[in-house]
Amino acid sequence: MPGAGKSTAGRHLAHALGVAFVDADHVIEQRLGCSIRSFFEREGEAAFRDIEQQVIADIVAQPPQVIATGGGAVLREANRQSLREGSTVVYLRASPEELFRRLRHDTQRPLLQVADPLRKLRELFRDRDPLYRETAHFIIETGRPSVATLINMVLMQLELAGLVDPQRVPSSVLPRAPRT
Ligand SMILES: Nc1ncnc2c1ncn2[C@@H]1O[C@H](COP(=O)(O)OP(=O)(O)OP(=O)(O)O)[C@@H](O)[C@H]1O
Ligand SMILES: O=C(O)C1=C[C@@H](O)[C@@H](O)[C@H](O)C1
Ligand SMILES: [Mg+2]
Repeated sequence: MPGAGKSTAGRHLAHALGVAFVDADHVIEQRLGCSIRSFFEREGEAAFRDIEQQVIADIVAQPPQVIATGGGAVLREANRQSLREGSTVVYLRASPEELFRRLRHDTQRPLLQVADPLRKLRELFRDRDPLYRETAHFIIETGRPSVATLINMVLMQLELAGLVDPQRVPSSVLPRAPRT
């Protein structure tokens, strides 16, 4: 969802794993030569989703990296498929109320520039939560933990699934082993 922490957590996770961080929204803006907000206003959502689909297909083909997708990427079946098959997808889950607290002063997210952003977030969550769940390999609830704890939770999931080698992740970012 917008404001779930994809850019924030994604950047830290990439640093911890020693790989590149790629924010799909930034790649799209580079391709467009303007902000997503102004493109949305000028060309509409469908034109934006076409470019987003191309960018996601291009990015997924270039591992290793951590990718933050746009919040609406899951709306297209083609994106859900290429993300699920070409990467490990983590759904950073947060309630609409928590997202509203984080984003209430935001002016850059086009879908939230409406009279009642909380209502909009509730609608987006209702429509998208099933799609995020369908696409994700892991779901992490982001309401309570700090960003550092969140990163450790993601790293732990990746490690348990055998997707990262704990020897290669600095010990300062891994959870401490329990005392025996
Ligand atoms: N786990 C968290 N707990 C509290 N605040 C957070 C958390 N993660 C991110 N934030 C804050 O929420 C805001 C939005 O975070 P961020 O920009 O990373 O979201 P995003 O998922 O990338 O959003 P978008 O889809 O719009 O790009 C920022 O102010 C960030 O500091
Ligand atoms: O939730 C969405 O549909 C969007 C989220 C942003 O990341 C951008 O990709 C764009 O503003 C659309
Ligand atoms: Mg972002």
